[in-house]
Amino acid sequence: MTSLLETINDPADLRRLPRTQLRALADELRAYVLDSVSKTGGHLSSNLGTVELTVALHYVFNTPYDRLVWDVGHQTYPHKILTGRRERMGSLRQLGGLSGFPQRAESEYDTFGTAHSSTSISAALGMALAAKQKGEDRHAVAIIGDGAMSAGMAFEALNNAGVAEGNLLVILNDNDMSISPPVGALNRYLAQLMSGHFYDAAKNVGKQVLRAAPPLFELAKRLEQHAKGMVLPATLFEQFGFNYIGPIDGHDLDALIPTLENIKHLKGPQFLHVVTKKGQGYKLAEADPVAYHGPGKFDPAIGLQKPSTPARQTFTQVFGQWLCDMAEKDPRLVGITPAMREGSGLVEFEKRYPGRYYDVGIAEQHSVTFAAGLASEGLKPVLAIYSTFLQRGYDQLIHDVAIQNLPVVFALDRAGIVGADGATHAGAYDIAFLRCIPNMSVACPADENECRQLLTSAFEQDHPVAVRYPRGAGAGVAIEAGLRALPFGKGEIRRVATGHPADACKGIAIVVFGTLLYPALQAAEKLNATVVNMRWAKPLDTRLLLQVAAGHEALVTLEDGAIMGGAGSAVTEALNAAGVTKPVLQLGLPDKFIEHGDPVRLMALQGLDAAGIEKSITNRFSALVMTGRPALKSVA
Ligand SMILES: Cc1ncc(C[n+]2csc(CCOP(=O)(O)OP(=O)(O)O)c2C)c(N)n1
Ligand SMILES: CC(=O)[C@@H](O)[C@H](O)COP(=O)(O)O
Ligand SMILES: [Mg+2]
Repeated sequence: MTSLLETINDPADLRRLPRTQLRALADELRAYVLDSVSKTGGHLSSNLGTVELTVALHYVFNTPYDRLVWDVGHQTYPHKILTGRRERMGSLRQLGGLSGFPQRAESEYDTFGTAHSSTSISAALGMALAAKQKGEDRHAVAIIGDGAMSAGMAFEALNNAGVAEGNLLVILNDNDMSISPPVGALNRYLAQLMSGHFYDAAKNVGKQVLRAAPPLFELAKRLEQHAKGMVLPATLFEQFGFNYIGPIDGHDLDALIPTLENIKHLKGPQFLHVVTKKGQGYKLAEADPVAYHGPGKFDPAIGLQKPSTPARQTFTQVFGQWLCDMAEKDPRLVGITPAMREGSGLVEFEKRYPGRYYDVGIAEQHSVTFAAGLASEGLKPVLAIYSTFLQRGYDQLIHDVAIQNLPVVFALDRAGIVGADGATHAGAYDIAFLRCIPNMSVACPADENECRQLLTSAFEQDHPVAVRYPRGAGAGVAIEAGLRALPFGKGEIRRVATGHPADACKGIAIVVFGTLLYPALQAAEKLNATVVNMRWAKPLDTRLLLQVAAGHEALVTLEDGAIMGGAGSAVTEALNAAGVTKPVLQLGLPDKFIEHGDPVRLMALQGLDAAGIEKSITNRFSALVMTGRPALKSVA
């Protein structure tokens, strides 16, 4: 028998359904999301929480003519399923498959690409005012979570939108969760506003707009439940210029649909506050929305299981352990995360050092300057932040940290290709955008042990240092227990090409920055090349570099970051400054965005696995590689 969901190939099909069938459709949709994500992995608890909201939005609004902009966009699997991509969900976040976030190139219903949080209101306002300017009667709807609401950019947009005349609706999807529990002074402010004035206001607003509303005592119960949540007070939004409506039950189609129908006919900026549950409808995710925020594959019948064989330590775990060990040694250490406690490995640190742990919410700009403030008073802040999310705090890094030369350690997780999350989350640019800043240093550990050692090296400095390391596990080397630092700014020769007289200027040297050291060593065995583990993109170990350049006919630079402006560029700049002319082949990430997929496969496709490195070097320096004679192929 054909399921109801199988009859929906686009929202027009949905809008043809009688309203009485929407509950059954939502139930099927939720089951489909759970089944699909359990097979592919991906974001789960946020998607389970937006099933009814998604059905109601596509039912009430004339999508894609009316625009939906999903903040972060990790919660758009129901949206993708209802907009013609149901059959492709099996390809989620795989090479050539569906993105885990909305992408304009993927569907006309994905009106704006998201993934970094808190952009939706700005984008939707742009769409609303464009429609106004073009004389189009079009709605623009931003759906933003309570976590995403904590970012300054969201308030910048609210501040602007509240006085704009466009057909803009902002929907706050308040499930009282970020990835981890939400943080911020707003919660305290909300608690104060939950009684008295706000409660009365909410009650009155409820009567005005809602027809089929949950009984008011249910509303009161929810308001009490969310005293600590992110139920932002109507007064705040009205002061911004919005007509605030809610909070309403975001799982009740009989509340959602009449409310949205009403709002469609209202003029001026509208703000609808819906209350949902992260993980709704799947008990294990309801009980632990953090664990089910972004799970791998699992059996829904039994839920997430601990891996039978202990997996190799990840760089994140190495960082988390180092942070605790260094905190024990140095009371000045404080740990900061912008809403990524689990992802950055600070769970244990928070337990052991709650007074020195700061989760500032999704507020990367603030996290950088906050760290600078701590450092200006003699503390030693370690800011754990994904490379890609540091992009949000770039001006603060220059203006508040580097110019004042404050000793902040930037622990940059997810450096390089991340894989499933795709181009928006790649940590591809940090070497390029950091090494050009005076006072900044950039360490590139080759493995987990060097990561621990270089974190200590960074922590010992009296100026800002970034230590970059990739998502997942490394080479699996033994990790020493102590807190020994590696020499600041110094690299090492890891392999010497054999068969050449020591003083001969022969063969190729591969100059590596970071974890590509290991595939480089593999390639070097085949090429009989020298391998240099530089460890630092800045300061460059120029002495070592010039020594190696003098001893070889050609150099290859290798990094898991953008070639343009990256570490390889630092090498060519240094050779040029020293008046050394040698052919240099720069290997790294090309000048294009690399889509989602398995990270190992993506790196191979970029020629950054051992075979690819060997091939690139052979193609460029064939004569050198084949015979070792000094004849150099003319360097194009
Ligand atoms: C700028 C930025 N920082 C951090 C993240 C990581 N991140 C993804 S989802 C999320 C929590 C979002 O919470 P909320 O908006 O409430 O959505 P929910 O998951 O509760 O549906 C975070 C911190 C991000 N995507 N973008
Ligand atoms: C949606 C979002 O931005 C985060 O959930 C991100 O996907 C986490 O990435 P990791 O899985 O690498 O921690
Ligand atoms: Mg939330």
